[in-house]
Amino acid sequence: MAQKQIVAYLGPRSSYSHQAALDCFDPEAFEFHPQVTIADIFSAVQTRSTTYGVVPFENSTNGSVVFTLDLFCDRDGLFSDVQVVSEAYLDVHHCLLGLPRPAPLSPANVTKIYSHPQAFGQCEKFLTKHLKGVERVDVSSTSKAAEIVKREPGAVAIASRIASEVHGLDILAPNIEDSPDNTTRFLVLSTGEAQESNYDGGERRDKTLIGFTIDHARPGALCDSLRVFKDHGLNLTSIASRPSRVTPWNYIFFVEFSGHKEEDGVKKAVKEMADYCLGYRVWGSFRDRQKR
Ligand SMILES: O=C(O)C(=O)Cc1ccccc1
Repeated sequence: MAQKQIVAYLGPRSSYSHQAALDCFDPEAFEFHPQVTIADIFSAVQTRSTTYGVVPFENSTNGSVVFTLDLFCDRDGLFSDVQVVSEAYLDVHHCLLGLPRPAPLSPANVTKIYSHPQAFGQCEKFLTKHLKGVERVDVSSTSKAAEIVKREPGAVAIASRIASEVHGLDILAPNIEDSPDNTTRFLVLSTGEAQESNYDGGERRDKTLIGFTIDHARPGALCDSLRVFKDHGLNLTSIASRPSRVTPWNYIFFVEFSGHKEEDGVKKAVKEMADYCLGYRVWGSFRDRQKR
């Protein structure tokens, strides 16, 4: 039997990234390898120790996953071959997990709350109402939080229902997310050579992710670079920025727009945009899977 290809995700098992990876890849045909950090996923893709990597990119309630954006900044040029080849949307319903304790839940019977920083940001209302003042501890993933809480009886974790089953924890409170339509968007990474062109020239909707820097001293530099998309009839679907970490208050911008990098209009727009940028990188094109 042919060797299975590998998909790297933010582990341990039962994280939301794991669930997104299982939604994207058939377990019969792929092996799923947990990683400790999102940086490890980028490295594993770059070094070809995995064919694919699944990373959280943004959340409908809490916005950009800044750890991931910082890796896309690639300030040290470590991920030159990494490309985005696909996207996936996951409905995220958080639960408060822990070992059994007498009800009601209150700061008197919870010593600490462990979770991924994104999850804290998605459950502010519940935490303020029921667990105000309880110490919060950021850990690498929600499933890591569940793993820790299994050994720390007073503590609780914000994680998924699946994590409660995998780690043998009680659900102390279900659906604690601020917004019932809480959704996280994941990107699938791979290297160019692992992926045949995913452009079929058909009527399907594609999106492209581009990162770029501009001359901050020139008035209108950002406006000029973005106007190119308007001029070519390419709709912008997201915009984000991170500090350049070269000069304070200078930024690396990320824009996603409708269209595939192999389309003529997109090629022209990117070429024109280059005139207004100090540097840019096209991270890849992929089918737009947003539910409308
Ligand atoms: O921590 C996880 O389980 C992740 O995969 C990152 C994350 C955290 C919160 C919502 C969605 C993804």
